[in-house]
Amino acid sequence: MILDGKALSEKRLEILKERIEESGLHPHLATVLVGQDPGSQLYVRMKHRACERVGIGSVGIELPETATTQEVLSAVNRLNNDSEISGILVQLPLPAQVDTEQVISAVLPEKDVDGFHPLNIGKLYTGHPGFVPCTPQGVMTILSEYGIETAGKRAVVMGRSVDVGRPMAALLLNADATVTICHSRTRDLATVTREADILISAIGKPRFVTTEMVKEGAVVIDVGTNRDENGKLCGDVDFDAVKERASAITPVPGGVGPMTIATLMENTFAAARARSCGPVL
Ligand SMILES: Nc1nc(=O)c2c([nH]1)NC[C@@H]1CN(c3ccc(C(=O)N[C@@H](CCC(=O)O)C(=O)O)cc3)C=[N+]21
Repeated sequence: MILDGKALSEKRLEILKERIEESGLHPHLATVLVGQDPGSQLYVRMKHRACERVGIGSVGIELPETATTQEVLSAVNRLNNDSEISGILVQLPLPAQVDTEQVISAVLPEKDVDGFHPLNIGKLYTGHPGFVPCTPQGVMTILSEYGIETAGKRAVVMGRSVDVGRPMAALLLNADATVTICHSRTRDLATVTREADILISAIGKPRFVTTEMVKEGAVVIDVGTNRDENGKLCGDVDFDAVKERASAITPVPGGVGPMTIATLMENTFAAARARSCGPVL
């Protein structure tokens, strides 16, 4: 079975659009983009387009490649203090001279729709409600919408990044899976990954995950967004081969990526609701 993240994201955006309309609220998302990286510009444009679709207002702050930490911080502070703004997303990566940790920590936790603020990370790890990073939350939505059980299952997460691998493992643990995290120093990787009922790859290496690394009938979720030798978008998983062995698999494009953006929209609406009527998460 192909897990169609694109179709699922369309469905959820439609539902969200109606719920926003009914709410009478006017959620707004602010994005902060530093520099001119074409990839980052594209992602930010996609986020603004999604806002438009569902009836979320959007504001795009752009700062030059040479911006200092102080300049980024003052942009974030202005957005924190702007009562029109429900959610703030600082597009990552930031240029090297900017202190990313300091910038992320400056975003008000209740506007942190990316779920990257240390308070929200702490809440996720302790199993308390808060904003959850959009990509791993999007993966959980795919699993639940397709009726894929996690309780008692062996889940193996490949990759330990702060924005995907680590929160992915925390969410699976909160959903009662038995979770293993693998990384570049893991020994005998294939032996570990072959244990997985649910295998999640978030490593950023084109077609790294081959059939020998996958148990027959496993659910395979590909979070990779890589460019191959021909500049074509591809995942971490050798899709054509692995799809024959997996019971379910996400494609790239059209899998996890669109769900990331749909989740960002859902988080922004949740932020607006929380502001208007107390905590809703
Ligand atoms: N603060 C912050 N928050 C993020 O959520 C964030 C970020 N920074 N930096 C970059 C990564 C990457 N990311 C993606 C979003 C959508 C697709 C997506 O929709 N991909 C489409 C294809 C898009 C294309 O054609 O390139 C797909 O997989 O079908 C992919 C990747 C969010 N990120």
